[in-house]
Amino acid sequence: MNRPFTFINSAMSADGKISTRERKQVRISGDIDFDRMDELRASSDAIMVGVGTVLADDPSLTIKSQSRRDVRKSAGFDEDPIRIVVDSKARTPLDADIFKKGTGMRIVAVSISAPKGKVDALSEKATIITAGDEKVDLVLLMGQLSSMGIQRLMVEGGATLNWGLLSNGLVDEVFSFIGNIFIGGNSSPTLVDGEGFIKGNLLPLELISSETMEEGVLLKWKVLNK
Ligand SMILES: NC(=O)C1=CN([C@@H]2O[C@H](COP(=O)(O)OP(=O)(O)OC[C@H]3O[C@@H](n4cnc5c(N)ncnc54)[C@H](OP(=O)(O)O)[C@@H]3O)[C@@H](O)[C@H]2O)C=CC1
Ligand SMILES: Nc1nc(O)c(N)c(N[C@@H]2O[C@H](COP(=O)(O)O)[C@@H](O)[C@H]2O)n1
Repeated sequence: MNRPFTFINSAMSADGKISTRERKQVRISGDIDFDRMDELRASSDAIMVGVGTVLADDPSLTIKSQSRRDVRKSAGFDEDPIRIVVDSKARTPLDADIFKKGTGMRIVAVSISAPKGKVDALSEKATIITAGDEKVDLVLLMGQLSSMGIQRLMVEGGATLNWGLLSNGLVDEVFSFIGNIFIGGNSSPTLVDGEGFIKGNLLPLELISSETMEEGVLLKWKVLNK
């Protein structure tokens, strides 16, 4: 199956949480890590998030550095990568920052079950891709993104989308910043939530690199998909 080279970038606490039980954006990493994230964005054809992250964080997913924007522009690309929301029921707010801020194409991936009125309204703001009956079929979606010319895809969570992609064998690498805080909580999202793998069927990783960054550690993993 053709699909983009896909990597997840995430920041988590020392106990593996990517946010608190309030599910609101928490600053886990510092300026150096955010700049590294900006460089990853600039090197990507597209950035993907789940609708849970849009509803919780309202990220713009734009490139913040003007010099990186200029480099992309002079190379003939849009200043911002394509921004993609995985959103089965078309719940993305029409006033979300991904629509208000930045330039370039936005994609909302919906399922057949999405209410037509909401899809029609979103189609004024974004290109709509329909994949799957009830939930967005991520395998189908990745094939469609690949056929649109997206070769390098950055995923910025959250926990449920990360699970959906990893459990379908759709992720090649993971960048995980581990910060110097505990968050705790049974219901706080972790790097990978969803159903979870079971004993005997865990997803193995190979450590590519580890480095101390600010008050934490940055790990880069290769995912050893079967
Ligand atoms: N620290 C960090 O680096 C980051 C932290 N976060 C945090 O993560 C939290 C959000 O995570 P979460 O709530 O899990 O939301 P996600 O962003 O992972 O979005 C999940 C939603 O995506 C939709 N979806 C559609 N199809 C699929 C599919 N096939 N597989 C998986 N998801 C699908 C579902 O909604 P539907 O059924 O309606 O389509 C699902 O509920 C927030 O608290 C945010 O702050 C987020 C990003 C980075
Ligand atoms: N790298 C990193 N460190 C943290 O501490 C974080 N909380 C996050 N969160 C991600 O940053 C996105 C914000 O994007 P914009 O600045 O709005 O473009 C947010 O959605 C998370 O993906 N990341």
